[in-house]
Amino acid sequence: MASILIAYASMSGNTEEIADHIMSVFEDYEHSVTLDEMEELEPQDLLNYDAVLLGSYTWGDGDLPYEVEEFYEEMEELDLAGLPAASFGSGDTSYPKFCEAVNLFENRLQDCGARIVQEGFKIEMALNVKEDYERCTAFARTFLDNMNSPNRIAT
Ligand SMILES: Cc1cc2nc3c(=O)[nH]c(=O)nc-3n(C[C@H](O)[C@H](O)[C@H](O)COP(=O)(O)O)c2cc1C
Repeated sequence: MASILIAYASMSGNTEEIADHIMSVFEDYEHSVTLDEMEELEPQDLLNYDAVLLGSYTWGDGDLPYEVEEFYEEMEELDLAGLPAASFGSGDTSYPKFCEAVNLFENRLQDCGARIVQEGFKIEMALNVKEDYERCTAFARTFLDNMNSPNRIAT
């Protein structure tokens, strides 16, 4: 059983819903999951887990939400040395930089030395139809598969 942190930012609930769904999949596999709003955490908290997922919606013109800017900046100091990690989030394809916050967190995790085990999960607005939930379930399951396979390279 792994101890996994899912930290997220969500203004209108879409990213939170993704976080909830990922958590439910992890719990089906009997992992211990901590779900928290990113703005309530310090970057150092990431060091207390066997794996981390960071989720965020995108704001402005491909920007991070204001409430997680500090967390993102302070991550620069962090050494995550091989920690299995991935990012996820909700966005809107009518904006030129769709789900850019997912890319920003993925890159920041990588810069901190985390092992990105899975390409970021991006969803148009909310989990709506069955296929959205299935994609999200597949993302969570693949994360678990890759988490314990050090040689697996993120696609
Ligand atoms: C002012 C504003 C700017 C936004 N900018 C972007 C953007 O640059 N890229 C994007 O993919 N989505 C953008 N969005 C869409 C939100 O990311 C989207 O509504 C998302 O589902 C919100 O997630 P949440 O429910 O977790 O807060 C923007 C929305 C607003 C209101």
